[in-house]
Amino acid sequence: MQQIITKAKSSYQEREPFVLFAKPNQSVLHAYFQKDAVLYTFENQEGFVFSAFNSKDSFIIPYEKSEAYTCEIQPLFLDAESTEMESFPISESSCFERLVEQAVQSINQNEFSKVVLSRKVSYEVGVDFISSYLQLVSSYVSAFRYLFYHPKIGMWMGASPEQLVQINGNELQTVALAGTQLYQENLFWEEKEKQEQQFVTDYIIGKLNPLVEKINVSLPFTVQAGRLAHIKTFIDAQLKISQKAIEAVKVLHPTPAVCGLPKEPALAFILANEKYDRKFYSGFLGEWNREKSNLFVNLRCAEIEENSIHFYVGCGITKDSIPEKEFVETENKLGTIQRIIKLKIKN
Ligand SMILES: C=C(O[C@@H]1C=C(C(=O)O)C=C[C@H]1O)C(=O)O
Repeated sequence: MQQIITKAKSSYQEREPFVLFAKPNQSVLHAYFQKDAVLYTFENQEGFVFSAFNSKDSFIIPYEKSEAYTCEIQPLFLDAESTEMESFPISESSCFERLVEQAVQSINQNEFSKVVLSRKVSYEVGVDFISSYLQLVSSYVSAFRYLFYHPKIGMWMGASPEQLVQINGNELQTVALAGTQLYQENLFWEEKEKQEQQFVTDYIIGKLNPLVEKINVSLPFTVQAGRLAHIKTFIDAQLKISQKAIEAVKVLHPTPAVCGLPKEPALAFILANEKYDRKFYSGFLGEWNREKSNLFVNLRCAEIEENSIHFYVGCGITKDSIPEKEFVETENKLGTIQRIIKLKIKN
């Protein structure tokens, strides 16, 4: 593990691309160190994909241009350099709440039935990315935990609770995830949350139907993601022989779990009103192979710069949304990623 960490630090200093990741519920750390600094566009070649929300910016660290390493994750392995923790101040709510109100008005005028609105929350601090990532890896074992760096993209880190798609030969598996509350025993889901999650399930089934032979859908159930709980449904299908796996990715992204329904007016609302570029937040990332691929939605993530950090969090808005409650939901999601951040020691 020390070797991978040392190599990640030197790659960052040398401005060379790399990715570290651990799959959900696995204790193996994977690393790819790209041998050049080219920004490769994703064109179905094998590698680690990193794709923006906007679908146009889709990049890859190709396996054939990289050195691969794996190691067992040592429990609570923390970097030797000590770090300082700070709690992040609560951010301003009125702007986001106004945006939610505006979205509810558009829903009431039948422009769309759901839109996922997000916030970008920035702080001027120097982040110790290695210690933060190690903390993230040991804190959120059930998530897809990654640290990505490319000199032409920047550094991103996250713990995603949401699979975009897993493809094994022609077997395809995806999930519909939505609804959020703080995790507790015997929790209860309101109609609004159940309906929101059902929207996502129905949309995914509709999109996949033309590409697959048969489709199996589980009953919705509660899953835990850090301190949060969501509603999840498993969707399994068999790709038709003639269908390429990449086509399934194209129809699935962005799902209504990160964009809205119907997709086009919801997307137009996001682009016109969020007032910042989501970049890679709510895009997708992960391993892409000819036979076996495993992609996740880039949620609970942060963009790390030399002396600042930007957190990105969102939530689904429907006709029954209450702006103050939606703001609290984004604060809870923010906590997931803020909690593991460690700062650089000031000299
Ligand atoms: C958009 C995010 O999360 C998504 C939205 C959810 C919701 O609206 O309840 C729940 C899980 C995710 O599908 C995020 O974490 O930023």
